[in-house]
Amino acid sequence: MSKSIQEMSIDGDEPPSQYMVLKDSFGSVDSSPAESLFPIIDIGVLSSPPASCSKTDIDNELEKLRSALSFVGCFQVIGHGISNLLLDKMRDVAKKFFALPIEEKEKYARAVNESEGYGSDRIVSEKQVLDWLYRLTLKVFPEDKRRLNLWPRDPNDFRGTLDEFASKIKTVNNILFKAMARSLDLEENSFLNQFGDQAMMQARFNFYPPCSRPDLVFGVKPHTDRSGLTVLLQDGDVEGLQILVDSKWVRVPAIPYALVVNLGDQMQIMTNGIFKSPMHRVITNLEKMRISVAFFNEPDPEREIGAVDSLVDEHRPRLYRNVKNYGAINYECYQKGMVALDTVRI
Ligand SMILES: O=C(O)CCC(=O)C(=O)O
Ligand SMILES: [Fe+2]
Repeated sequence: MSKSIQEMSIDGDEPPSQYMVLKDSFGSVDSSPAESLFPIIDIGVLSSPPASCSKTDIDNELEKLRSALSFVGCFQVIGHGISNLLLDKMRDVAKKFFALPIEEKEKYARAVNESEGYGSDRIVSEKQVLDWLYRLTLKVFPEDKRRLNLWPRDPNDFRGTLDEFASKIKTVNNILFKAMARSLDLEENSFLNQFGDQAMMQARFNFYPPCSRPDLVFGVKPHTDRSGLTVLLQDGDVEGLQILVDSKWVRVPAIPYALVVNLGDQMQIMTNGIFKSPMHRVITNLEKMRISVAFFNEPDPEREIGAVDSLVDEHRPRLYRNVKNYGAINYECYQKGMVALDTVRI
């Protein structure tokens, strides 16, 4: 049997060809230095403005949000109300889980045709270039859809921490969806209503072991997220995420107690293309491992979503048809190497 990513990482092996991208097919791994292209937005000012906060302060924050989402599709959030203690604890339980012996992690293994559970890349074609990471994917909302048998029992505070963290992320999402609507002069619930009360949230724990060829192997290849909105807890000090801005890859700086937010395809549809779902990727690192936890927020797959009416007019015709269960469309396209948003374009 061939060696696992972790074994190759520990032995410092040259990764096999399935992991190597053809030279320049995804652009070089070089990136621009982390510029201040991704603003830091204080959502405390938007959700419960302190008395000292003027209307101008609030409008400034909303304008930063609107402009970031219209141009780069990504920003960092502070004032999110999640304590440093809880942010560190979430990282800590993730780290402890990935440090468990393989047999222990395999208890939560992803079944062949499923997305939930622990494992490395799902192989769907021979031509596929494999990502250098392990993932643990768990549905956290709707709560009655949780598959608790896949939630690690070790470390023993994993489940409680994820439960607490996910409900905080839900609050952050609600603040952001309302702020995004306000920033476009829409009724506050214009997006939230489309997500519905059965909106889905998946947590994905990403573990990137060190790799001997960071010049040719990606942690995650370039992609856009199928979600509506993705909220990411980055590693406290190891960078890796890069976003494509004007055909240049730009590093997203690691800010220990901020959350990274990037827009997903479904919000690009709902905003009629005004907000951008950015292409992004994760690079590997020669010596350091990296851990991140992403929360993908999606509308209820049973509901049809589409551009908010007032964002469609003669100057801005409807760009995408209304869709249901975009996750399935996105997955099918991924298997065929197609860009999912292109297939729903009018
Ligand atoms: O690890 C990261 O920084 C981002 C991971 C990512 O893009 C994803 O899981 O979709
Ligand atoms: Fe992503």
